[in-house]
Amino acid sequence: SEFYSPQELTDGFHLVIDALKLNGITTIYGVPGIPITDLGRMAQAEGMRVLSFRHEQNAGNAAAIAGFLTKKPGICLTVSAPGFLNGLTALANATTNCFPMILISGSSEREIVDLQQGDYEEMDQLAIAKPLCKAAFRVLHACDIGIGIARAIRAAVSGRPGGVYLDLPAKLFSQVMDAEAGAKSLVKVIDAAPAQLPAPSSIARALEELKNAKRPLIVLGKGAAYAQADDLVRELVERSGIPYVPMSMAKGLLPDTHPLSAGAARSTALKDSDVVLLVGARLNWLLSHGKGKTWGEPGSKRFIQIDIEPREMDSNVEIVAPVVGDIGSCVAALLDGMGKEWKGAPAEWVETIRTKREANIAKMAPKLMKNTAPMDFHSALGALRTVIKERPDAILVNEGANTLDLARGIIDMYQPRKRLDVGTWGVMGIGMGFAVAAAVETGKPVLAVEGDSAFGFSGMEVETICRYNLPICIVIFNNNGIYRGTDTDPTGRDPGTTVFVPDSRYDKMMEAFGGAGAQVFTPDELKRAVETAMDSGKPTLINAVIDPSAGSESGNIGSLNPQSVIKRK
Ligand SMILES: Cc1ncc(Cc2csc(CCOP(=O)(O)OP(=O)(O)O)c2C)c(N)n1
Ligand SMILES: [Mg+2]
Repeated sequence: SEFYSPQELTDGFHLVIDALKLNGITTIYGVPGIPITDLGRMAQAEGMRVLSFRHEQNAGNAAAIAGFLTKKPGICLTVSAPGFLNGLTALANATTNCFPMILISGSSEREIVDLQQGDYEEMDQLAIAKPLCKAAFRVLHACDIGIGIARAIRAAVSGRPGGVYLDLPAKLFSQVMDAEAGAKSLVKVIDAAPAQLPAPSSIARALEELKNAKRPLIVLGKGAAYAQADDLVRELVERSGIPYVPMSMAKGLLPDTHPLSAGAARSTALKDSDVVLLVGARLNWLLSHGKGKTWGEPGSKRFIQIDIEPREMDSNVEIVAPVVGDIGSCVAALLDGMGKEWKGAPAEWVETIRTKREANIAKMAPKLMKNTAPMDFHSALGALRTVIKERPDAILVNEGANTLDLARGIIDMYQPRKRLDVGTWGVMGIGMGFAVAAAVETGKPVLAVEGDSAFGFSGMEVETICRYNLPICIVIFNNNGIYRGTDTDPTGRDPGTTVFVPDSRYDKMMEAFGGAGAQVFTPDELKRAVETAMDSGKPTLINAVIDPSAGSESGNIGSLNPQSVIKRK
């Protein structure tokens, strides 16, 4: 017969599936097509969850955030060339954000690619992927699949996590080999992300700095969320008594309502602190590179930095106490060194932060209470703030400009790894991929709060969400455009470059695929519609009508825009 018994022979298809399953990987996010359609079907038949998307970028973003949430590499599976290219943005974004994922793409045979003979979807994918990811490998022989998958897993999660590319040429899948030898060629990765302990001298140096600090501050980065050392991080804040600022995806490591939270007093905390302990937070653009007026007087700061990547130190400003290692090991060592008698941060400083925080919250409060139409960002977010407070285990996905920047400060988070957003690159389009993986990996309800432009980058996945019947409630802040809905074309010929069809009904898109849709005009209507959606567990899209004039250009980062000094008349 044309088939062999699995006792005698195995092949590339089965070796890839067996290698992934052997390493506890149970889910694949992808888009089918030549040469990987059957791989997906066979993986599904062998009990793996295989979720097919409408665009590879969204499958890649799902794989990336699955990695962030589980600490196991998320798997994105694509066809060659165009499918591979569509996955690259997610691979590069994962690498920039330190999310562990593996982009597995089918590819053309080397002999044809290297002779540039014009194969179907021919491209030298490995060469193209290399600069955009942490590591890239190609496998040509079935007996190397085990090692190839093992190397990809270890590269993705060890040290600083990131994106890995694994190139599998079409002919590899149908290559057969002896079944027993095949089984022996598989590798179960031992200790894929080994603990990396800090040098005791680095701990002593860091504690000396903290002990002498008059106005200490802790900054928690998304690395601290990824580490899943939640109790240690909480103990570090509470035992040291040092106020902390959580970066966006670190919110919820301690509840945002925590007495030592300085999130609502961020500018005072950054400007007036004297010693700053960075925990899994890079001094990049999100922290003004550690210099300038954000950080007060030049040279007034002494930075302690915990990071697993030694080369991160001194990237922007001098680090007086580098602590290199994984966050769990480093925080545990700091706590050991602190002992039980640590006197805590100076009371006056803690009080300064507390009063500033309370004042800022009080100033914001009235804006969140307005219950009129049309909504603006503050009044709509005031409603969602209450929903998350009442449903703390829901996962919040968030992207946009005003929709993102204002939600970050207005919606408090109460548990770790519950806020998933655009991260280090500020990339639009992560929304639906993140929402699908958050629902699939955690089983928790997902609330995706989307700018209308941001949603548009991945909006076709509402069909994917309906097809898998996922508990995702999408709220679109529909202000008719990017930043605002009011731009016009001075020549009068076209719509303005940043506006959309006015008063569009995104909710009808969800209904087109069997999901629930609603349009709301007031915060009360919005709150009730979200509660109905989250109680139902059904895919829902709520079109929240926002005043088109309410937003500001580029949200909080308009200053990054170049300005022209030439005014043509
Ligand atoms: C892949 C990519 N392409 C473009 C951009 C530039 C951008 C940043 S924010 C944004 C959308 C803002 O409009 P939205 O309606 O979502 O939000 P709102 O302010 O509430 O109206 C764009 C297009 C980015 N960051 N990434
Ligand atoms: Mg908008």
